[in-house]
Amino acid sequence: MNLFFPDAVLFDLDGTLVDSAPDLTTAVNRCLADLGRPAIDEDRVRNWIGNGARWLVARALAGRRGIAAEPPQTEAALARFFVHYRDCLHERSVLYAGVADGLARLAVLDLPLAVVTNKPGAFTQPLLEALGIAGRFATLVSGDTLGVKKPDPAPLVHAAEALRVDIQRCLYVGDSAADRDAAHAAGALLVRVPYGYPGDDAVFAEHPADLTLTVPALADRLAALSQSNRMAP
Ligand SMILES: O=C(O)COP(=O)(O)O
Ligand SMILES: [Mg+2]
Repeated sequence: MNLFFPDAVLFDLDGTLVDSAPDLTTAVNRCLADLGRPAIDEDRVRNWIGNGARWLVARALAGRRGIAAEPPQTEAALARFFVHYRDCLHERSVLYAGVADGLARLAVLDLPLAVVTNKPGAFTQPLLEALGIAGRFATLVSGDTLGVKKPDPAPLVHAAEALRVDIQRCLYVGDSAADRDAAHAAGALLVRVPYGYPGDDAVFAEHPADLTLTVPALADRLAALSQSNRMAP
């Protein structure tokens, strides 16, 4: 798939900009401990991130990713999860390698940037601030900003409207099938990062992403495109 110089770049958060799995695991395990349940390994929790806090908690209660219906204790567990995640939000979460540098180089290209995440809004801005990148984004759309979240395309369309750009002229950088489905339903191009959370690896093995690039590699590619656009007659 050919990369074009976009009007804006939108980013997923967990698994794309930030490796938040260590702190999400702490919060999940404190929540399970409150319910008298045994702790779960971080490697398993990594597979369950990407569809928002409610799905993460429901999967933790069920002990698996694929669930037909929410376990009965989900509502109460979610309230405990929120309390605990607020306490440990940025204890061990880190930016993926090259993200700060890649965002800085995209900003030099005058590209408006936004975050579109399924993470609840109470956590999005504080986490980005703690990691020193909140100022890079003109707009943040979280899992509870609208009545729907990814894979619904509405959060991506909402971000593009806030930036006053056409979503079909945007790139969406993400790590999950929800990101890919939301991007494609909205008419945006999906750039998948080559790391991220492994829950949808099998889906991408069958239907590869449009492009796979790290954030700094994307910045390099867009800088080169901007240069050649300037040189074009
Ligand atoms: O499941 C989550 O809360 C994380 O969501 P994100 O990958 O859309 O940032
Ligand atoms: Mg993600």
